[in-house]
Amino acid sequence: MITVENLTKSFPGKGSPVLALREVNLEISAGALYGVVGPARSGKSTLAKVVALQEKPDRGTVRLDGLNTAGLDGRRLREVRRQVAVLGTAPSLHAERTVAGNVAAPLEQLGVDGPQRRSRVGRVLDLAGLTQRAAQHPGELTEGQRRRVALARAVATGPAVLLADDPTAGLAAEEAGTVLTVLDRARAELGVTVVLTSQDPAVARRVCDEVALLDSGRVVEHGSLLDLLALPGSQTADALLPAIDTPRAQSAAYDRAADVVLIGFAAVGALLPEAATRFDVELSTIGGGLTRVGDTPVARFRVGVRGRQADAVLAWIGDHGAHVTHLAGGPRSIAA
Ligand SMILES: Nc1ncnc2c1ncn2[C@@H]1O[C@H](COP(=O)(O)OP(=O)(O)OP(=O)(O)O)[C@@H](O)[C@H]1O
Repeated sequence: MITVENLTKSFPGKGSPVLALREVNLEISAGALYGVVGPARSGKSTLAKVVALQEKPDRGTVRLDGLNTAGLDGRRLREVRRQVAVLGTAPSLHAERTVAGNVAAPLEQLGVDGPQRRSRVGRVLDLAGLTQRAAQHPGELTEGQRRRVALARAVATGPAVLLADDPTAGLAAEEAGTVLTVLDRARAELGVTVVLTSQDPAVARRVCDEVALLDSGRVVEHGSLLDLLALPGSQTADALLPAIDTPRAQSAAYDRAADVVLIGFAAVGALLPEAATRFDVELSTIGGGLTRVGDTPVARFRVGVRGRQADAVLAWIGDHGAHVTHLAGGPRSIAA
């Protein structure tokens, strides 16, 4: 578990200091794939560096499994830093060494011997989908493959935490997806806690179970991704769920209109048709759409309802696991 308490960090600016992090509080569960998402200069990299013990905060505390990292002396600090691997935005590889040689380098530095080293290198190359590329050199690979080599190298020594700072920056969708899959495998198969930063909320949608949304150095929202998606007015939901651009006049043509968030196979597939049949109403989807959060289907629809039981059907949908936000009423009041 990583606990960040009241973290504030500034840098000298031209006039006044730049406040990169303001009173940041977070809890990152062991084994999570945690996304730190936000616009440019919102403080994501600074947060990653402070958690990786590369930068000291002005105020506040970083605890790693309960250990307060502020008071550590030089030797102890080096030991703890070894538990936290960092994958930078532009990782550099040894051009003259093979893929396997690059991944073996940190193990060599730690004095890990031949057979043990080979076995570990084989394991992380397999994890990164690079077994077939072991004998190639970085210059022969695509940028996405090179990023995966750096990722395999970062987890080769078995760190407890991997901080991946914008790991998909500049990659086309397919290569970005492969890098995210490897991060997910590292978490699942090696048990490493992964903290990744990105400006792109779609990255969080693809692999993260928990997120923090940063803006101007502040945490605006944080928590389980699926919980945030269900929260009315959540900025995370706005960034990740299908947009609703239904004209106002279209909603007003129904007795009732509401935005409905449905999470999971059962809800997405069956809840609305079942509700319409039960209450004998006309229930139309007039906006929004379907997406996936990790493996979970999630829908956000604007629905229009016609019929005497319009209020009852929306209440029933809400009682059966959907998250319903009522919109301003339609033209007609419904007979009791
Ligand atoms: N070493 C530094 N010296 C001075 N200012 C810095 C330094 N590092 C970061 N900053 C400033 O702190 C703020 C937060 O920067 P940071 O790099 O953490 O944001 P970010 O969310 O990672 O941005 P991006 O998505 O563009 O990488 C910015 O205003 C940035 O200019």
